[in-house]
Amino acid sequence: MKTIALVAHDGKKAELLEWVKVHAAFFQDKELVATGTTGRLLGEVLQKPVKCLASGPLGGDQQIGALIAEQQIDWLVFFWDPLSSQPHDPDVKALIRLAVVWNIPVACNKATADFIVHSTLVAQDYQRTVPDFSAHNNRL
Ligand SMILES: O=C(CO)COP(=O)(O)O
Repeated sequence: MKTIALVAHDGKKAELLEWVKVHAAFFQDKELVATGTTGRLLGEVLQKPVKCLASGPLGGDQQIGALIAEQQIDWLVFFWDPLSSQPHDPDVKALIRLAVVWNIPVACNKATADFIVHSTLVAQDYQRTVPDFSAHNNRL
């Protein structure tokens, strides 16, 4: 079963919840993991269990990053807010960085999230890429 991590900053939570409602059927057979507040709200909207980690500013972004590094996450939906500053900005950047390092699909806005939901690749057993650090190691 696919595991999807969902995260939204406060200024983007309403947008994420609206988007998730539109795609509620898509999420029914997926395992969902989320940062604390986002996860509680998602559980209420979707009426299904969501694994809630710590709230973002208290380490939730880092927990999701760790799950990505453990290859437990197939797709990240992260509606971060480009119009407000976050006290845990380094964690936000680290989470996005790990999604890129591990080559998982990451949607930071509705348009990209729509593309992923409608992609035929979603139904396939999408192969995550294990990062190749050989070039980096050669420089040491
Ligand atoms: O801050 C967040 C992501 O960086 C989100 O955390 P919450 O879901 O707990 O609001």
